[in-house]
Amino acid sequence: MKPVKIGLLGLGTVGGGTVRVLTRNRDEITRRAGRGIEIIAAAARNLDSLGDLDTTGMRLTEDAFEVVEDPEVEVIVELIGGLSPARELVLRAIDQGKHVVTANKALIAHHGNEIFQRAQEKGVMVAFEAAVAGGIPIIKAIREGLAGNRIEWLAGIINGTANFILTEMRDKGRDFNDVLAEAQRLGYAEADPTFDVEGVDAAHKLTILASIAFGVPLQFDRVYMEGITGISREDVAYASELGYRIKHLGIARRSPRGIELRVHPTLIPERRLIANVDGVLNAVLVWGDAVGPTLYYGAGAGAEPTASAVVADLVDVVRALTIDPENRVPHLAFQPDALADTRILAMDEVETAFYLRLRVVDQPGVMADVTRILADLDISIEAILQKEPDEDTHEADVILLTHRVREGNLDQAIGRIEALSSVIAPVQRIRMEALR
Ligand SMILES: NC(=O)c1ccc[n+]([C@@H]2O[C@H](COP(=O)([O-])OP(=O)(O)OC[C@H]3O[C@@H](n4cnc5c(N)ncnc54)[C@H](O)[C@@H]3O)[C@@H](O)[C@H]2O)c1
Ligand SMILES: N[C@@H](CCO)C(=O)O
Ligand code: NA
Repeated sequence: MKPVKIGLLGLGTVGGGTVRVLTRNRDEITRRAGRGIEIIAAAARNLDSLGDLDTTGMRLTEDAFEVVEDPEVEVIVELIGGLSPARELVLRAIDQGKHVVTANKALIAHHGNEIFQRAQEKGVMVAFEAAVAGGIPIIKAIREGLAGNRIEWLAGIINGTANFILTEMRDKGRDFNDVLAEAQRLGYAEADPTFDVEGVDAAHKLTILASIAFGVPLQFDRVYMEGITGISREDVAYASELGYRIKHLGIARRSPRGIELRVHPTLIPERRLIANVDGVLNAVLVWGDAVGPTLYYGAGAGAEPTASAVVADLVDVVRALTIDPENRVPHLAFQPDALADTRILAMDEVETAFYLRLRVVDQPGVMADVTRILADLDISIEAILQKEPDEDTHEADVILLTHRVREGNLDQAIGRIEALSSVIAPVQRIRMEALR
């Protein structure tokens, strides 16, 4: 049979990786897919800086719409990133009956509901395995492998750049900005790296994971988002002293009250497997009622790991070309007319334990005041770590670990603690999860 003809948008980190993997593994990929996969056209803004990338056999252009409009192209692979023109390109491709593979989590998180509806109407596939946790086949695992389960919660290290920074800060005491610059050089970071360090990228991915896990529409604007910029080396060290690691996690959990959607730094017990996932690696822990806990681990970013997922999607698309569109795996795992309108909880309704770091002037009565405020709001203390005061300033750090508390109550307690004259800086708070 004739090879399937691909149009590739973007020849950067992931686009370049995709070209290399498709070329190097051509024979095995063809044996798996049943047909060859051939890139016949590609677009990039920087055609004269493609380095040693072998683009033999591809019509090259700087106009991505030209590739989408190319009548010979059957499948579009979108690897340019961002919302526009990616949205317009993808919708245009769908309108022409072309299947789409994308690594663009921002696009799916923001416009996925619209894109999948249009794809459904046109009977085409939009595959997005590379959008979440790079090379880890997490979309496939949840959507297909766990289809028998009621998924109760999932928690993942889903931003490689943030995990790389936290790991280097802990192991080598390195400076935040130095490590971020290295992550950018290595091709891990987003075009706008604030997306990595402020939690936006993780929130995009969590939006997608929650939809396919719980069968709800994509709701990026309901995700609570906090990045790693507020985490100091002291916090990382104190957490270690207490037997915890700080990881930037995306957490989606359902309870009878609704669904929690949140990304933030989290203290987790250091003996958990996921606490030991370091560097640019990602891991996602998924808890299904039948299977129990399952853990998926691997490279979350980088050229070839991400290309691994892009090519797997291409193989899926090629294999499914002959399947009646009604019988293909649904984009969001659940049938499109069977998505639920489950409530997403506001953050002050969410319950977690907390790590609190207080900067205090060492004088009698401070701890009594703090513990009274916590007790008044029904917040019980699990552990206290009091550091030696500085000899000159008499200032000291006090670390408190609380039991689980409703976030709204904790906010009130922090307000009152910060009003004490002996507490001389804003209280640092980091949520804690047992992940059991
Ligand atoms: N880098 C990773 O590790 C990684 C991992 C998973 C997902 N992703 C996602 O993959 C996508 C691509 O990321 P990347 O790291 O390869 O980016 P990149 O910046 O390395 O490459 C982007 C490519 O798209 C081209 N491009 C941009 N705008 C264009 C336009 N309007 N018309 C034509 N070409 C255009 C650029 O010239 C470049 O070739 C993004 O959505 C990103 O979030 C990246
Ligand atoms: N910037 C992303 C790329 C993978 O999606 C990360 O660091 O995880
Ligand atoms: Na993936």
